[in-house]
Amino acid sequence: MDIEFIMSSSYLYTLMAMALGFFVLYLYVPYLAVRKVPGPLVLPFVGHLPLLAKHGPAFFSLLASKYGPIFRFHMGRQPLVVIADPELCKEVGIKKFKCMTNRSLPSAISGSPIHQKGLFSSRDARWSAMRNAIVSLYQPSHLASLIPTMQTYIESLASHIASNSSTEDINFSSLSLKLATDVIGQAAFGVDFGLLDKENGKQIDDQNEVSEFIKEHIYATTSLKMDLSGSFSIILGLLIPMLQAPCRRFLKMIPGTADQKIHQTNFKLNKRVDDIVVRRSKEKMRGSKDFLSAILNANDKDKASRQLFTPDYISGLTYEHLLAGSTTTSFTISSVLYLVSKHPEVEKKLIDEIDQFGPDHNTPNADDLQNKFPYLDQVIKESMRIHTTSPLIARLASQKVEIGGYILPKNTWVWMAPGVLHKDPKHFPEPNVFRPERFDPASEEEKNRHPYAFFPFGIGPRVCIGQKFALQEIKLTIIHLYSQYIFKHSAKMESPIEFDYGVVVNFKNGVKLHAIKRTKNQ
Ligand code: HEM
Repeated sequence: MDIEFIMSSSYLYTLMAMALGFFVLYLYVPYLAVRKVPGPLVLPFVGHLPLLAKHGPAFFSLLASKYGPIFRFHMGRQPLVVIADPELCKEVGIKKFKCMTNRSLPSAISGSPIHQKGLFSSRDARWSAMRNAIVSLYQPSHLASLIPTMQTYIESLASHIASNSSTEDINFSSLSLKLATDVIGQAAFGVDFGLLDKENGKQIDDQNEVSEFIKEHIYATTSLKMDLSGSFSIILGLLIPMLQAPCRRFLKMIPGTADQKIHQTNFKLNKRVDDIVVRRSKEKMRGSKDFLSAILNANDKDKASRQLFTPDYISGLTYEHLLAGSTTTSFTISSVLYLVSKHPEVEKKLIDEIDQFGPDHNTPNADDLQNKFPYLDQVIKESMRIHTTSPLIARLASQKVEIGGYILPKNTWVWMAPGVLHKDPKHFPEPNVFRPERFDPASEEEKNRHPYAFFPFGIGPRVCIGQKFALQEIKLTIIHLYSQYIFKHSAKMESPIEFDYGVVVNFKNGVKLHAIKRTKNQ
């Protein structure tokens, strides 16, 4: 055989072997960094995603019971160090916050520009400057001023139920999403989306515009997948992250691909939000009640504010409210109705408390909400425990850090798992039983529980900024609805109920209920 040929083919084989070696190294480097943390065998590329698909989110509880409170889960190539112990969550979220200030972003979000410029994705000094600048909008006095606006939309929701209560079942999840979106539209954008008005047959301006906006928003949100059901570039981002950006750039030009649809939707969405920002920034009498006005007013007066809140960040932050505040709140309200309507003893106790407050035309004020509905507080907490909308909460180690006896290098993805803690019998005996009384401050269970065994809104300085806003809206809605109705599951309601797992959890087919107008003795 020709010696030159042998030389050149062995050169080729060596090159191929080296390329393969580098590739295998690329796949396993993140694993090597955290290999001492226990976890199941890792498959190349897909990691543990097939096991997650097989077992569903209960997989995280299975891993915790097998490997202990700190374990490894591979989201494709990327290992997550998952924390399922209250004391360790306190350490990650609070005590060692300086080493884990930011969030690690899964491929769905890191590949999506419109989701990049809100508080959620912002980092370090920019994040703290932005959070400090807007935190006053979430203070009790400002939130109290939003009660009449929230109540108006809640009454629209109730009128819609009234017009259907005797005849039809309602898809309550869809109605509650319209409610939460209308409320956020006013509170964040200062715009009346009028989704519930439309539902009630009233004409609203720009009806098509608004419907398109909301359709685009829902598409953009639901396409943020964390498993292998996303677009090609999102999946590639999970398996071989270095190929995600070039692949997305290519696929967004190819008609008919999910990547192109996502790109076009996000582009239109961005433009709509930008247009609202430009329109509102030109208004002379824009008031100061909504989030966008407050930032624009600050920008009008203050140079430092203008440097921080450039137009792209204003749009990002404002849009983030729609993203963070609509599905989460609507899911929680729907969960409460779904669970309460399955438990007549809870329903009775809740209605007694609401009736004690007084006639149904009385809107509770902030003080009433705080002090006069202790059982409602317990019902909401228990619903959020059973159906946790954010079962995993992300952090990123910005330096080498020790957690639970393991040294985690810089850039480790550390994710806390409230979804596991909320179902752990150590903290919640009989975890699958819906029992609001377990949150009664006088109960032994509540007194004995670790304070960080329950955190549906997150933990530490990065906790959900909209927590009080959401709870105010949820409480007002439940009080108003139960002062007029009781709810039964529709015959169309599937059992067991199914969920969709995206960046937040949602009901797959919605909560379908039948509303029955209350008589005085019910
Ligand atoms: C039931 C409703 C809600 C739930 C369960 C919820 C849950 C969460 C969770 C778990 C986080 C992550 C916290 C962490 O990393 O420790 C978060 C962050 C956030 N939430 Fe909410 N949320 C809700 C409603 C809202 C609303 C109504 C808004 C806005 C009005 C909002 C805005 C945000 C923002 C901006 C962040 C990022 C905060 C930061 O990084 O500083 N959320 N939320």
